[in-house]
Amino acid sequence: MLLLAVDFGNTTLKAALFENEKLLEVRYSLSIIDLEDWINQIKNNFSKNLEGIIISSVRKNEEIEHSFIENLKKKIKLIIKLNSDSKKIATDSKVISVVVLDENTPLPIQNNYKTPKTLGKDRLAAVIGAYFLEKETTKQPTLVIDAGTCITFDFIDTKESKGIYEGGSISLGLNMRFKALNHFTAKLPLFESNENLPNPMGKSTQEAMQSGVQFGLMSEIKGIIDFYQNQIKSTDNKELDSKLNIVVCGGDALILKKWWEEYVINFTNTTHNYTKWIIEPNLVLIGLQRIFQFIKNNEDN
Ligand SMILES: Nc1ncnc2c1ncn2[C@@H]1O[C@H](COP(=O)(O)OP(=O)(O)O)[C@@H](O)[C@H]1O
Ligand SMILES: CC(C)(COP(=O)(O)O)[C@@H](O)C(=O)NCCC(=O)O
Ligand SMILES: [K+]
Repeated sequence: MLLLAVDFGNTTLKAALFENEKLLEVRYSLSIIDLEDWINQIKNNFSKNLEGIIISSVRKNEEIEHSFIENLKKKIKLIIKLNSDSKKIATDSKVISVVVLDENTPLPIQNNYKTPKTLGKDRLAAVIGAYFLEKETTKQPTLVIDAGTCITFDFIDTKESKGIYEGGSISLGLNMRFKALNHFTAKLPLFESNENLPNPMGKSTQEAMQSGVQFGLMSEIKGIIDFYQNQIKSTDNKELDSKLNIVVCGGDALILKKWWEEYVINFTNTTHNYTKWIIEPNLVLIGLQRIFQFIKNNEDN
């Protein structure tokens, strides 16, 4: 049985086709039309049935719920069962279950966010993806950094082998920082980031802005990693087990990892051993698959 996971971010639309937990194919920077075409191909070309579509969106609701799903019904002629009608996954092989992740979707973790309705569903899917990234490993407290339009930091703790999402921060994305400097001033041009991590002491307008954005971002990331690392030390007595897992996704994940490695070597205390970042570009999509799987397994029991 096939599942399509769809992530409507503020900048790009991504989707992945799964067969159970196995990721068969992923497509980035899709238009809605590309996505509809892809669904059509899946429907017509695969011998296996498309069982479900699970969607995370941080865009305006109407955009996905009305136009996209209505189009699937009409243009692609899918017989759809929407999760707003019922939380159950359809058992009829002709019916495709569409789950639009919302505050009522059953989850394989505990969500301690105080406003689950307003929580970005990409953040929720990402922490679940990180927590269930590898089946066999012991689940560790994990910090997710999603470097997309915004940079979000999200912490999932583990207690009695249960994942507990505790919250995090929403910060400005990399592009957004340069755009904001330009937009809100009279004289600052629009620059792009330097390939390398700049020297903090910028000696030109360009260098000073790149220092502010890139070096500033690294200092911010260090502050947040240190906070969560200390947090798990003080709540866990077992010093040995209290290493923070760090999983990074989003369009700027790789460039941030490069700067972070330069930053750790040149600007942090070398006696501190920072955990290596795990880069997982498909983290949100993987999280969506784990949620769909959870709903389905729960029904089977
Ligand atoms: N090929 C690319 N297309 C779009 N964005 C890219 C690309 N490569 C890097 N980026 C960066 O990734 C960011 C978008 O990341 P993404 O994770 O897709 O965001 P979102 O989930 O918010 O839509 C852009 O702001 C840009 O800085
Ligand atoms: C923080 C976000 C804008 C990040 O979006 P993204 O950069 O992934 O496109 C999104 O998760 C969102 O709209 N969140 C709603 C507020 C909240 O999470 O509490
Ligand atoms: K993000």
